[in-house]
Amino acid sequence: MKDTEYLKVKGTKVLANEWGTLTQFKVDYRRKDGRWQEQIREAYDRGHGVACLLHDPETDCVLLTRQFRLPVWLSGSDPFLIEAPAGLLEGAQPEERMRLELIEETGFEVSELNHLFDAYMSPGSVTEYLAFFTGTYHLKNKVAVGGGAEDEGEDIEVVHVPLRDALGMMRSGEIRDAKTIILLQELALRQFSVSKD
Ligand SMILES: Nc1nc2c(ncn2[C@@H]2O[C@H](COP(=O)(O)OP(=O)(O)O[C@H]3O[C@H](CO)[C@@H](O)[C@H](O)[C@@H]3O)[C@@H](O)[C@H]2O)c(=O)[nH]1
Ligand SMILES: [Mg+2]
Repeated sequence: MKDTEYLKVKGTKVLANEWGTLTQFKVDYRRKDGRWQEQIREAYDRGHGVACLLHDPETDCVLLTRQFRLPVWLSGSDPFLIEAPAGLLEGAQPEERMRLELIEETGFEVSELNHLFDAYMSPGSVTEYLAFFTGTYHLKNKVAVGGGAEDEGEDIEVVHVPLRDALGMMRSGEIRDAKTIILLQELALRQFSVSKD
């Protein structure tokens, strides 16, 4: 954390250091007009992550998961969130991590994954970015039971949803996870551009 021409870190205070680290920063930030302003900001660091949407070209289904999310429950929405398979990097390379996560959460093993882009999901408070992937799957690619690691508290239901239905669920609010919406839109855009060619 080196000072720059636009930021001087004057102090840090670790507020929580358990599964992730929540740190409070006291900084001087140089505004566009050149004036320095003191700011207090908190940042939550729990590493970076990966997410992937698999599509079956034969059935036109996407492979999604449903699992309980405590923060969603706290905010008052249906806490059984429908999401694209995802996980934290935990020191691994993104593609390698994604393959393992797909097997662990869904039981499906894929041969090829396409890396799309990396994106910050909550840049005002969380240091994490996600590496986004897409790929294809077929029912015969199932190699494990899936469901997640029970000893880590994971209790994941796997759902195969027709792409058209998933896009409808996104608009109705039944799918309200940002990484999943980004990936569904990517797939829809791709199909739209293919159908235009
Ligand atoms: N102690 C503790 N453990 C946690 C906590 N949150 C998660 N864990 C443990 O860490 C595991 C993380 O599982 P992953 O599959 O690697 O991550 P994820 O929770 O699915 O996270 C993915 O989705 C998030 C939400 O969209 C993303 O933010 C994240 O980057 C990743 O893509 C969980 O099963 C659980 O055991 C927490 O707050 N405290
Ligand atoms: Mg996960």
